[in-house]
Amino acid sequence: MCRIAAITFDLDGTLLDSAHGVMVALNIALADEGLPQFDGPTVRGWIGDGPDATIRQALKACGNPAVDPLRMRRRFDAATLASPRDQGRAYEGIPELLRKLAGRYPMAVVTNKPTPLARAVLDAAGLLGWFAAVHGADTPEQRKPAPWLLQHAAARLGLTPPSLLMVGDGDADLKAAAAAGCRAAWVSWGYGAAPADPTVGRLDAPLQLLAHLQTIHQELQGDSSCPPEADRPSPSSSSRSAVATLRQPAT
Ligand SMILES: O=C(O)COP(=O)(O)O
Repeated sequence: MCRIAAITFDLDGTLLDSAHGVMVALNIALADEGLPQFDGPTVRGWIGDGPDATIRQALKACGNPAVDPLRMRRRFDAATLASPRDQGRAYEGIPELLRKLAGRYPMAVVTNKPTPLARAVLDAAGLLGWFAAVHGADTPEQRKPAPWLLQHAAARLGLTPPSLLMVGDGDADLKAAAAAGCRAAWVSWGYGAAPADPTVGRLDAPLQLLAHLQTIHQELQGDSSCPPEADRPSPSSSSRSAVATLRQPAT
């Protein structure tokens, strides 16, 4: 395995506690169709595979009424974009973690939320400026657990997937990392269940990522299976300038 050269973060349940915002947007879409509302704990269990999957789960729980899921999705998106500030706030410790990592690692977001929604909620939460790129699932094939978003994130940074560390709370995050050949760390403060695989790193608080990175680097010292720096792709000039021009959010 290679040294970690960049970090990718899942969004919902990892950077942002967004369950309440997703519940509100979903309930607006359901109300428009004359369908019942769902509470926070129920909706929380439907987050992680993107809004189409959340809507599908809600419709299933309503007994699969004959409504147009695309119309519901448009309503869901409009409700999210109308009040992105209400869509969730950063978990405690996340802004401090990002501040400490900035300048040491390029960072990107890899989420099953579509990109416009992801950018809007990250911006409203004051986090967008820390990231070199936001990779949202804009088509069903891109969705985690497919490796596409991680492969794309690595390419945008001029890296290969084995030099990424994917940090996420869900099964889809860990499976996408495995499919792309990235390392993964699971966060326990989000919406997903603990992974069965004991080799996946576990973080119980955001700042634990710093010690986790140090452990990985220590383990790699003397690992000859990793090619020397000069043989590895270096970040492309476009990704370097993307990182260099990141604005520092006023937190
Ligand atoms: O389900 C969603 O909307 C997005 O989920 P993710 O940010 O955990 O990938």
